[in-house]
Amino acid sequence: MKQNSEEIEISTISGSKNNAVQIRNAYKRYTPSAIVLNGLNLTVPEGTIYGLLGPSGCGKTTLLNCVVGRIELDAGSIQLRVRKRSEIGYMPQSLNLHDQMTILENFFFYGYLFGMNTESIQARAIDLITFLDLPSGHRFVKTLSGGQQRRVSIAIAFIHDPKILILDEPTVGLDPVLSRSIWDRLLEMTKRGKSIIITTHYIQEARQAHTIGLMRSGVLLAEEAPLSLMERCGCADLEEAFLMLSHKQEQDTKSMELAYPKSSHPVKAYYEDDNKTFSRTKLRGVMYKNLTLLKREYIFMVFVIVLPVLQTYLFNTAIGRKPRNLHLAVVNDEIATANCSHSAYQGCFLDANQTVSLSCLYLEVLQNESYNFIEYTNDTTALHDVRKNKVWGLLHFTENYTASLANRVALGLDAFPQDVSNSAIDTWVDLSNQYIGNFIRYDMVRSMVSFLKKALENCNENPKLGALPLSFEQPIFGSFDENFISYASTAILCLCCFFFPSILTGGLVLTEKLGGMMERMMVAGATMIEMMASIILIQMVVHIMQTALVMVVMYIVFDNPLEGSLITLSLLMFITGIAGMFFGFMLAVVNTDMTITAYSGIGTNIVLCFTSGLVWPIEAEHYLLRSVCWAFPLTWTVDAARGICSKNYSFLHPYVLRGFGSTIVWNLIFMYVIYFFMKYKKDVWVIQK
Ligand SMILES: Nc1ncnc2c1ncn2[C@@H]1O[C@H](COP(=O)(O)OP(=O)(O)OP(=O)(O)O)[C@@H](O)[C@H]1O
Repeated sequence: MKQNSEEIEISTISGSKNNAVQIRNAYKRYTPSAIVLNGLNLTVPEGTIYGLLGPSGCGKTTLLNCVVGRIELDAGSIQLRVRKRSEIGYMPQSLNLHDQMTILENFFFYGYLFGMNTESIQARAIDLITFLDLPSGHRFVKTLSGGQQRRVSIAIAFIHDPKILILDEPTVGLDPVLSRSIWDRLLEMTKRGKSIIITTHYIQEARQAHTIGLMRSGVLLAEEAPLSLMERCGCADLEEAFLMLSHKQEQDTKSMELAYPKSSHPVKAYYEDDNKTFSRTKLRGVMYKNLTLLKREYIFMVFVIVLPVLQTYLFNTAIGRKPRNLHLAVVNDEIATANCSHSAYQGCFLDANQTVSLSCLYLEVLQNESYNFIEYTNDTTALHDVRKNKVWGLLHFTENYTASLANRVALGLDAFPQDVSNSAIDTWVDLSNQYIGNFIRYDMVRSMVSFLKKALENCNENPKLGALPLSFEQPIFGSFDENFISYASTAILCLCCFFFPSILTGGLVLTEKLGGMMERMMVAGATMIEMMASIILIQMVVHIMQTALVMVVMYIVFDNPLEGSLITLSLLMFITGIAGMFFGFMLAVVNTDMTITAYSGIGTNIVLCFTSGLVWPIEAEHYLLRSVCWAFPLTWTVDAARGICSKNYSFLHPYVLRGFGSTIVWNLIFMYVIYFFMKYKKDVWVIQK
């Protein structure tokens, strides 16, 4: 048997007259050596039951998947006498049910997808529950036995009374009475012109079919009525006939040349409504399902709302504050620190015969910055304790500290070098912790300036003489009290707005993809646009709630700076959230593994955290990173948000426009990747067995 590319035929919708399904020269393989369909021909006359039989792994499910358009043929043609997906009823081998929903909710969901109204779904549900002997429609699918779940799956295929029914092993695990009644119902349906393809491992059961297709090694060994087949083979039952034909096929194939078409054009079963990207009825179905699931997952929803609030609260309480009650060692050769009282530094240190100990004044000023002093008698033991992490640093005052300082101030340029050296407080600070070390050094310098001012005031001298010859006027933006939280708060807000929608969307979509529900919905006719629209609509509500709460904590509870327009900021955060949703959706499309998706989602957000100026300013990044990090999703968004919050930039400020522009571009990039994968990656929603 030879097949070349000229013989390949694209499927059409108009099957031959009186044939419901007609498959010609079907070829399919998953790997070059594993050919599953090898030039198979199959014909299902209208108004009949077609029993597809064959050993496990012979390709029955693959063939049915090609018919319903789940996967593509490498070559051949599939002709169906239906135009729309809603005219097909499909029960997959793996049940692919929403088990967090009740039986009725599953019926409503698929009913809406097939364009039915509530009343007809209700009427059909009552009929199917009775016929399939199902428990109450209010039972959750997850609480049903395996056999009951299979019956729910059959009911979904029946719900819209389709023209063609495709049932992949519907009677596995069912008792004989129920199997019998299902076959009776199928036979009754054929009288109303319905056509049915059914696969089963129970060969005797298939005797009731009008036509039997015996499948083996990618082709049909026979396709005829059961009785005629047995008669032709001279066998008493179908099993014997199958064995006989298999044996004959083995002998024939030895002399047959295996010729798989060299250039293959993928062929997909065509349904007219595949070209229609959006339908309000189907959107209603998908919305119904998503809302039902969200309602059900209320603990998860509480978590979704509480987590960002908690995160923002913890951020504001844990980060950016000044360390307090740090221990410092003091070696004071001028006066025992225990004797330092207010009177020890009263009076003017420049007066002759003064008895002032200015070391006490300095220690008091520094103590106001919240330090605890531990007195030591010598530097050696104090430094030993610095090394042992008992104290963060050491201050050493010389014996005649005040007198030397007085000489240094009074004599100025003529001061003796010894006075210059004795008037300096020697300090050793543990700088291994950069944040704490810098706080200590900053406080020491700041306290020195205040201390000198006070000391000069006590002498009725101009206190400005003690200040640095540098004057900081009122800041243009921000305030002298600005701290790290004010700086990082906008970045945290942007990250929350991107991260939570991405995790939530990715998780929801991937769960449905891995459970096979996504595939079943697609086969039922739901399009990607409808599914994305539904998720985005629902997520938007969640996102708005999350962002509003985070903003309340950030700007009302903790009073972080928000100088600019709340509306502009909210709008920016809104599109950042949409970008997060598309990012999550993209991860779910690209990946087939929950762990990898979680890692890539969390990993990306950690990278964004480092590169968006949250932890450290972008201006300080390595020049190579700085030259590319502007292109990362949140860099310009954070910049714009910071401009709005701390500098009162308006919407039309170039920085803000740039932030909006970059966020919109990232939305488009994520959308394009989703589109690209769905268009060019085969079977994006099919989970490989
Ligand atoms: N996604 C896939 N990737 C690789 N091989 C696959 C894939 N799906 C199926 N196969 C292989 O294709 C062959 C046909 O599988 P298929 O599920 O169509 O058989 P089947 O006749 O329906 O089997 P069963 O009666 O056990 O359900 C098997 O060898 C199977 O391992």
